[in-house]
Amino acid sequence: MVAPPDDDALRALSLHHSHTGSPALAGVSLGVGEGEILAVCGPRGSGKTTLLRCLSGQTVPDEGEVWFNGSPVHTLTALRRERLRRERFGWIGPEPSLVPELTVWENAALPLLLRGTPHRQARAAALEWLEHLDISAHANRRPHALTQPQRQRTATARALIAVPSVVFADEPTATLHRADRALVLRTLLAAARSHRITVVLASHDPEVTALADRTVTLLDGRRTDTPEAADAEGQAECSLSV
Ligand SMILES: Nc1ncnc2c1ncn2[C@@H]1O[C@H](COP(=O)(O)OP(=O)(O)OP(=O)(O)O)[C@@H](O)[C@H]1O
Repeated sequence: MVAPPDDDALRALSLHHSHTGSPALAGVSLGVGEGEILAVCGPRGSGKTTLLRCLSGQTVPDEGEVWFNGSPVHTLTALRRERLRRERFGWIGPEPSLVPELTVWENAALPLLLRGTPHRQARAAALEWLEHLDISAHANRRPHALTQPQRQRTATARALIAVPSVVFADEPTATLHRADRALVLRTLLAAARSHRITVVLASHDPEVTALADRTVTLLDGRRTDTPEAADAEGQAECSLSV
């Protein structure tokens, strides 16, 4: 197997994937540069989540290749893919999935605690991110005592705390109102810019995708933009899809 001839942080080559016979991706190729903020837009069911899951190693595509920093992801064992996700990637989904038994700060600090960072240091880092997300006052509560937007802010802190190489954000603001949406996006994008974190941001909201450096558009599991016209066409089709 020969690595793709470029230095993209992430590269997908001709991804095909079906869910129990229903096609979700039908030949998607793309590259994401290091530190780039790439929006993936498209209407519901167009394959955005499946694409992010394939890129992040959560799903192995039926066909095609995924490369991260010049190394193949699609050929790794499940254990190695899980390790890659834990050590190099962050994930924010549309619904926050926090560990109910842990406090807010422990949830936020989980990536550091799992890699053996001393408790006190992990707590200090968590409090700093929770402060950015205006939720540090709730640090010692458990998730059930928070509102849904507060839980999503906690999940955002957890995705960023270990300064991953790539953050995958799948409709991260879909369930949030304007103020929470702005806070989550501002924190995510400011962290990405200042730490050179690559971001792959799936959304069908043109206000969200407009914040990215570049947009690719999916429809029925295929890219409908051309690489040359990705920015212009992507935005136009995003606007039509909402
Ligand atoms: N677990 C699954 N089982 C069966 N079909 C699935 C599953 N996940 C996705 N699909 C189907 O695959 C296609 C692509 O879904 P996907 O969730 O990737 O799209 P999406 O653009 O992220 O949509 P949404 O914005 O609604 O999440 C859709 O037709 C969807 O119904």
